[in-house]
Amino acid sequence: MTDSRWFGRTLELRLGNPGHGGFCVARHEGRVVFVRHGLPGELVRATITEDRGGSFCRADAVEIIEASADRIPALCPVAGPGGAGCCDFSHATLSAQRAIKASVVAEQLRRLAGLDMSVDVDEIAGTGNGGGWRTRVRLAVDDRGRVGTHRFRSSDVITDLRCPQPVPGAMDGLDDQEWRPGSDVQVAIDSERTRHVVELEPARVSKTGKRSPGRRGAMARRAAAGGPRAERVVDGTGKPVQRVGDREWRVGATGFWQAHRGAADAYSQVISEWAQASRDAVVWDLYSGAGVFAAQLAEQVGASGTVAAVESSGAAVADGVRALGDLPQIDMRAQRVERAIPELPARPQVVVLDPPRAGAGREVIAAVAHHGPERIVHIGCDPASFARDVSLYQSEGYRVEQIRAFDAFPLTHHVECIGLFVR
Ligand SMILES: C[S@@+](CC[C@H](N)C(=O)[O-])C[C@H]1O[C@@H](n2cnc3c(N)ncnc32)[C@H](O)[C@@H]1O
Repeated sequence: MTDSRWFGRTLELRLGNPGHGGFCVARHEGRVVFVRHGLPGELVRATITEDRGGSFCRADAVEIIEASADRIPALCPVAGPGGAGCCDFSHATLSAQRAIKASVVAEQLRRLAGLDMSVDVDEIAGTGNGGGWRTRVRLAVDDRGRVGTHRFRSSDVITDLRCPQPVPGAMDGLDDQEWRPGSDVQVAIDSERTRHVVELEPARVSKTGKRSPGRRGAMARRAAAGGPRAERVVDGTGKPVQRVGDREWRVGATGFWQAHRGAADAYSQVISEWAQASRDAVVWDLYSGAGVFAAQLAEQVGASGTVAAVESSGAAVADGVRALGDLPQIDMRAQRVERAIPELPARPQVVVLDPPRAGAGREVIAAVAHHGPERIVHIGCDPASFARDVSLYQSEGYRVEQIRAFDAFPLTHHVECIGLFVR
């Protein structure tokens, strides 16, 4: 019988392969243990942090008995047992982090898409030593009004802002401010250190356990469905400026922009190279944010082509419309992709999709494939949902032409994949 009372026990474990989500896999008495803060091959003592009695449990490495040659002193001062949730691998060299991510990407592609391929994880310009790349930060406020980050898999807030990920200046002075208990804080900053800091009203936990903002009636329903929460601008009169090529966007803390300061540029180059849209063609940019890829596609199709860009956030569309006013071939729609597809201009030659972490899913991919584009470029920041989407393209008759991966979230387990699919 499975012993479900391992919680709090400390075990000596030899760590095996990295798994998806920032763990190494170990085995003990017939069970799988997912261990954080170790590295493949290490012998560690690890304390069980979660045990629900199933075939696996979770643990944190608390002592390294035999260290990997890839181990370095952790960049994150609070990464480690019971520490913050964001830095999974700040104790590994950058090349080891990338090797771990490459192995996770290959494993997910094999398991979920039946593909046997290895994909290198490329550096993005501006990464430095692994810290100082993040231009957008999400923070939480505890019940005493102190700002910090969530403890791993917990709603507790660690009020230590020495996170190595943000670009310099992003966190300055935030712990001197007065915050509303339970609120969320979003920060955006640009290369000139123009900063925008917004406090979002506290989310309320309903009887069903769902978080919804502290509002009544229609406002609450809209917010519970993902609508806006009341915002207080704490810092910043102007929105940070983001540049790709010679174009610029002004995107505030609650708008969307790729988190790594070099990411929008890196992905735009891949999209330009892979899309190969003809002059006058119709193309779609789905989940378009403020239209950074739409701008690249517009250059390719020219003034008499059409770029249909679909994005559910009205604020992101407004940022895009302001930045792309000189490109009338771009039609930006504030709509959900699922609803927009039947109304988009027919016969797209190329479709670009950059969905949120959960991926595009069966319904959207089937609808895109139904329109028969010659080429599909798909971007995903979660290797498992990316691999599931790859499998859906294959079952719709597309084959994988190329896949690239980028180390867009150094120190964390996240990795961005881009695939080119052709019929
Ligand atoms: C990963 S971001 C990509 C943004 C953009 N491609 C970029 O690089 O700046 C995903 C975007 O999809 C939007 N989104 C999420 N669900 C959506 C849906 N169902 N329909 C349309 N847009 C959606 C989000 O608001 C977000 O801007």
